[in-house]
Order: sequence, then structure tokens, then C-alpha cells
Amino acid sequence: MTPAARLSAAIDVLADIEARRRPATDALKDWGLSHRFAGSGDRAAIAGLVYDALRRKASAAHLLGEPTPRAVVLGMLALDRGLDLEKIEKLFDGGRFAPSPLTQGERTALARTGLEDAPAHVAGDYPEWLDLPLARVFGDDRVEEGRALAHRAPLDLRVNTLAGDRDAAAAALSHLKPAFTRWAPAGLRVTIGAEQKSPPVHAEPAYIKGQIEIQDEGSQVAALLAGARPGDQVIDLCAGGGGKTLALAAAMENKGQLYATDLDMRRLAPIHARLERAGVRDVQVRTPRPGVDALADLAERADLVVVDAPCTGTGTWRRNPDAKWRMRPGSLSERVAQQVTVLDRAAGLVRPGGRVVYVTCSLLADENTDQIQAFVTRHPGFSPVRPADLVTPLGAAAAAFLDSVLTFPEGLLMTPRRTGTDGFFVSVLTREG
Ligand SMILES: C[S@@+](CC[C@H](N)C(=O)[O-])C[C@H]1O[C@@H](n2cnc3c(N)ncnc32)[C@H](O)[C@@H]1O
Repeated sequence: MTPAARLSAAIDVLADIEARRRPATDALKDWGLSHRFAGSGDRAAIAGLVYDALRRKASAAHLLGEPTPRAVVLGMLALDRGLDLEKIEKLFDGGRFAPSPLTQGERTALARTGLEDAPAHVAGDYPEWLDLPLARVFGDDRVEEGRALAHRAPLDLRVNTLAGDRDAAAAALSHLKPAFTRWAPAGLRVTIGAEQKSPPVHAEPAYIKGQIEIQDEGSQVAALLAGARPGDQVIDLCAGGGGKTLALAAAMENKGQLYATDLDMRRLAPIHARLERAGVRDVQVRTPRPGVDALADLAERADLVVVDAPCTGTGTWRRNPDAKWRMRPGSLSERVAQQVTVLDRAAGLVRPGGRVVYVTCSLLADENTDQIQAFVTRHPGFSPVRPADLVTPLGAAAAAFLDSVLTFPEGLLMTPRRTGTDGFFVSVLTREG
């Protein structure tokens, strides 16, 4: 397919997403099924165009003065890909399979460059109803924070230190040109260009042998800040597919006991194969059963309870740009209620002198600092660790990390703009001894 034909396809997919209010992944899959002639390179490029357009949906529509899929793609090419009017004209030439030529109105709009007159939620590319909640956390910086969340995310890998070191993994993956991550000591970062396909990491021998996992650097750091030590009794209460569990197990060097559970047994299911592949031996998976408390025997026993809480995922908008536009106030209040339930459960599992570590991939105060303030009111025996003390597991990177994150009495917040990671909030709460 020509670059122009790919643009036509991306406009069609965006129109489908809009018309049928469906997730981008579904629309892209359907497009692939009905255009079997398209190669994997074409599909990847079309997906890249669709996701980039979704990332910049509001600002692109503003630039063009209308919210149509075509306008959003045009705006994205100018704002995100930096194409000038001449280059865009060449792509939109009305040729076979190419989008129709630019109108005079589109030419005039594309000749403008800035978004000076745009309101914050448009310039920052996030839903208008989230402007106040984001202003509460970031103040005037919300536009810049939003812009950083509207960029493509890199591919981050965590080297499994139970199976080898970072130098060896980097050498095994040298064809991907990985760089060492800035904060996470076992992290590798692969930068993927706009037209590039994501590398098939799952097919890499290093992955098959359990030497690497796919995990955002922010998630790696959050697991590290939990401070799990060899010999500890640790509960991963919201283990899901086990991303944090694996990182905690590596920190514990296969010594001690890690219990992994989740409300949803289907989410937990992949953990078994992942643990085996990574060579993790100290994890007991407690599969939930209706009407049975899978952790009843562990009341007040854990040194550390990790709550990787269900949340709105506002910190992961780089990776899920269509979720950004689908998010509704109702989903925020639903998540907040779930967080209360899971935090209260964690409080009953930690021993005197132990810790609860609360993590979200959300940027919103309702799910982060407010949630911790409310927890401490309900459980006065717990107090949050100061951010300056919380960062010590990062060793030499701790001071610079502390300078980069947003800090609160209740914890710290990573964001793409500040730390180059997904957005993660981390709070460590110690229980009185
Ligand atoms: C952010 S995800 C966990 C991701 C996982 N820790 C990882 O690193 O891959 C949140 C998880 O919390 C689970 N969850 C929601 N409510 C819960 C509850 N009351 N108790 C335990 N898990 C819960 C969800 O099923 C979901 O898997």
C-alpha cells in the first residue's frame, strides 16, 4: 500500500470507531479481516496512524476546525508528525486509493501552526470534564502533562535478575538497540518509530527463556519502591496477570514467600505460565473461590501487602489513547469504591510494623492522595512514608528521581512528562509496631 492509501485506511478505521463507538483494537482487527491483501507492515502503519490520531484527537480537530476523522488525521500529520502543507498536499492528492485533495479551508487551517487560542483540555488533548481534576493535581502544567501523555510510548522491558543480568540481556537484544532505563536498574528501553512495527518480543529467545518481561519502567519502579526483601512474607493482593508479582519475586531473590491473588480468577490465570517461565519458586497463587476468603489464614501476618489497585488508567493514556476519550465520570467513582474495598482488605493482612504499598496508574487525586487520606482516617494505625524516604530502593538514581516526580505527604506521582514513564502513584503506609 502507498502511504496515501494507508491514510485513507486510517480515516476509514477512525470513522468506524466513531460511528460504532467501538474500541480501536476491534475496528483495526475488522479492517484487517476485510482487507486481507494488506501486509503486516501496512497494518502496523495504519494502526500507528489511528493511534497517533486518537492521541491528538482534540488538538487536531481544533486546528482543522472540525472533528471529522479526515480532519483529525490531517491535524495529527501536522501536529504530531510535523508534516508541512506541501508534504500533506502530496499525500492527499486524490489519486487512486488516496484521500481526496485538500479543500481551501483545510489548506488555510494547516498553514496555521500553533494552538495558542485552544483551551487547556484541547491543547493538552484530554476530555473536557477532566480539566478540573487535572488542574487540581498539575495546576497550569496540565497542558504540558497532557501533551506528554499524547506521545507514543516506548517499549520497556524488565530484565529478570533471577535469570541473568541487564548487560547480558541487552547484548542478546542488541538488534533492537535497547537503552538502559534511567530509573529502573533492570530496565531496557526500545524506541519505536512512527512507521515501525512493534518488535515481536514474545518470539525472542531471551523472552522464551524467561530472561525478559514487557513492563513499563514506571511499573518496574513502583514494584521496586514496595521494598520487598529476601525472606519477607509478601501478599500481592491485585496480582492480575502477575506483572508486579514477577518484579517483586525478583527483588526477593526467590527467598521468602509471596502470595498472589486477585478478585478475578480469569485475570490471574496467565500468572502460572509466567511464573514458570521466569523461574520463580517462592510464589503461591491463591485463586479466588466464591464465598471463600482465599487469604483467611494470612490475617495480620504479612510484612508487606502490595495493592496494585484497579484504577482509571489515566496514567497509561500513551498506550491506550482511545480509553482516554471513552472514560466517563461513572467509571471514576466505580474505581474509587473498589480501591476502598481493596485497601481495607490490605489493612487486615499486614502485621504490626509491616507495610501496605498502594499503587495506581492514575493521575487523579480522587484515586491517589484523597484515597490515602481517607484510608488513614479509617485506619489511624497507618501512616504514609515521606517521599524522600520512599525512594531509597532506587539507590544512585534516588535523588534525581525525587527531583523529577511530583511529591505529596501521601506519596509520589510519576508522569510521562516528569519521569518518561507511564503515570504511576505510589504510597507506602507503615502500620504501627
Ligand atoms: C491494575 S490491575 C493489576 C495489574 C497487575 N498487578 C500487574 O502488575 O500486571 C488491578 C487488578 O485488581 C483486581 N481487583 C479489583 N478489585 C479487587 C479486590 N477487591 N480484591 C482483589 N483484586 C481486585 C482486578 O481484577 C485487576 O486484576
